[in-house]
Amino acid sequence: MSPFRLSPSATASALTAVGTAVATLAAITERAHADSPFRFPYLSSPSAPPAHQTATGGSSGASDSSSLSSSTSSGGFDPESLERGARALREINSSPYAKQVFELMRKQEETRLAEIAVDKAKYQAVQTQADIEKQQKLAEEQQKLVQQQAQTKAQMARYEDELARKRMQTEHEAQRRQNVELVKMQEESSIRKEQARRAAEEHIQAQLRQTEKEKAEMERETIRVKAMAEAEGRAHEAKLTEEYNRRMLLERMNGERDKWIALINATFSHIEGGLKMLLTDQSKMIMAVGGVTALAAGVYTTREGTRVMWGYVNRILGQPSLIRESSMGKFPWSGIASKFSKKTQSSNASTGLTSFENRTTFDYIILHPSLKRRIEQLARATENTRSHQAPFRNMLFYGLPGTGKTMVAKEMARKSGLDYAMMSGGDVAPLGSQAVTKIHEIFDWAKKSSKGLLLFIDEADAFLCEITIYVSFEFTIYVSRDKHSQCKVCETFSTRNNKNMSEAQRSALNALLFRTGDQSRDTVLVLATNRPGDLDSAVTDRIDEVIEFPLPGEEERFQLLKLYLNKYIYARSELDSSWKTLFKKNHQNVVTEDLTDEIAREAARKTEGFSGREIAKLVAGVRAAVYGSSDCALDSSLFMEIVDFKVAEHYQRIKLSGEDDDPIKKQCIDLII
Ligand SMILES: Nc1ncnc2c1ncn2[C@@H]1O[C@H](COP(=O)(O)OP(=O)(O)OP(=O)(O)O)[C@@H](O)[C@H]1O
Repeated sequence: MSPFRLSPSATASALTAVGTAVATLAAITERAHADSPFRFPYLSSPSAPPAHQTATGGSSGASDSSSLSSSTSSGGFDPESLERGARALREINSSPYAKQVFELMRKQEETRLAEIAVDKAKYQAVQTQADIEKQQKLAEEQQKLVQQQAQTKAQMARYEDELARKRMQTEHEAQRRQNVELVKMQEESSIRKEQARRAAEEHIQAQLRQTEKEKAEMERETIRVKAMAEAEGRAHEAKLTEEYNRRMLLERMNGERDKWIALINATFSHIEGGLKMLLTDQSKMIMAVGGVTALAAGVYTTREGTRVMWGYVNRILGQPSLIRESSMGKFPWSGIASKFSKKTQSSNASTGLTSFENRTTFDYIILHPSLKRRIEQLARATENTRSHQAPFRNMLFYGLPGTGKTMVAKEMARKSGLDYAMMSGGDVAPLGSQAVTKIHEIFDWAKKSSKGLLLFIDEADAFLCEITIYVSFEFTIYVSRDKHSQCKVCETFSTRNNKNMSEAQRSALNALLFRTGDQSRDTVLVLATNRPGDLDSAVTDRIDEVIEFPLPGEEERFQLLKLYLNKYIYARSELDSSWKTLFKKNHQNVVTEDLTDEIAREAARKTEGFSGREIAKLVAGVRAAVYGSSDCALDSSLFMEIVDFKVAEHYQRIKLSGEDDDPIKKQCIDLII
């Protein structure tokens, strides 16, 4: 047993007291060090008793401490504890183990301090460790940062590099584009230059072409003017010749009359002298009887001769003014003369135009074979009708202008051995009230023909039509400021029964109807018209044969070209197979070696839609061109040039006169309506 041994109860109470004191001290210390960062774990919590206390008296200690804590908490300061502490101290003081207790307490305190130091060291170590870790973390973070910075730098460098590369690429691209642009601009500029050069060239060429065209136009115009002048000259010459012939005839007739008067005077003076002599001399009386007999015979002969001559003169001078052309004015000996001249000319190798026109066959009228056959048949029928004294048949020829209606009528008259007379329907209207008389005059005059007369009325629709009043309007439509085109519109109104119809014209028509009412034995009526539909129904009722004259086909055009080339260029009457001949004019030889049938066929192809008259005019134009050329030569190129020109002229004419498709004309008609 130890001397410091206390009774268990005393020890426990001492310990409790010590504990209480310690707790009090701890509370004070805690209060004193409230703001100190350094706290001991057991001081911070009064509910945590020291280890030894827990070991020695668990439940009582706990109850004491709870009572202590409850007393402390109620008043803030527990005097009981202090009292207990003071009692415990007193017990300790009074205890022989007080020293040991204090020693123990001191040692406990030292232990506690050592523990605190250890805790502190531990805490410092932990702190240091934490610092180290923090430093390590910092270092790591710094390293990471450095790495990141390095990475960022590298990235930046890469990015810059990339940027630089891209910039370079962009610059390069821009440069390339600029170069391309430059090249393009240069190309464009060179193209523009080339285009400008070409345009200038084309302009020059166009100007040249225009000049050539104008030159050709001028040449053509010259040819046309020349041809027209020639035609006018010829017409004037023909008129003068006709005038001269008429004058000569009158003079000759006056001479004849004077001669006969002088003859009669001389005869009577002779008779007078003779009678005187007869009264004195018987032998002379006998001679006188013979003379009188001879005189009677002479007078009779003279009278008859004069009558015959007067008959012819009367026929010439008595030709109705409406008749434009007639075969009845010719003396009987003119036929003999023409027959004689024909004979002499046919013996001549180079027969001319005269013999050509005197032919009495249809050879120089080019028609479709079937039409030609029909016309020949009709001519034969007319001839036989005349020889059999049967009534004649009236005819109507219709077709476009220049298709040969007049030619055929004349030729039919010749072929059938009739006289022919030609009048135009257009001449009737201006005669006014005289028209009726003139119509009757014609039919009376026709009766004088011993052979029978073929009366050809050209443009019959002009006075034998149902529609007779022509109203003409003339407009000038200004299409633009400087250009204008004129349009003539002819509209027809009224019928024969219309009160607006000219009285004179109706009478003329009725006169003709009256004279042609019966079938005639001395007059063949041949009407020609471009508009058969316009004829009065009473007129068409008097027609026995209706013949249409169409435009010539290609073969006919070829034949027409050959015919007129022979007539106008070669001046030959026969249709030769060979065209290659020499044409003499002004003592110059004109060679036309290359003017072959193929060329003529080509021209025939091109002249589609041409009438016979147009083809005749075309060849007349070729002749004028030959006359106009310096060497008087006709070659295929000149021939085709004239053909082309005439074809263009033809279409231009159609365009100008086209009624249906002429908008200006249509506009005019609309305006009128
Ligand atoms: N079939 C043809 N054969 C030969 N020549 C023709 C023919 N048709 C027309 N011609 C030529 O055209 C000219 C005019 O012909 P013609 O006077 O006979 O025609 P048309 O039909 O009576 O015309 P229009 O109706 O204008 O009076 C003739 O002189 C002739 O040169």
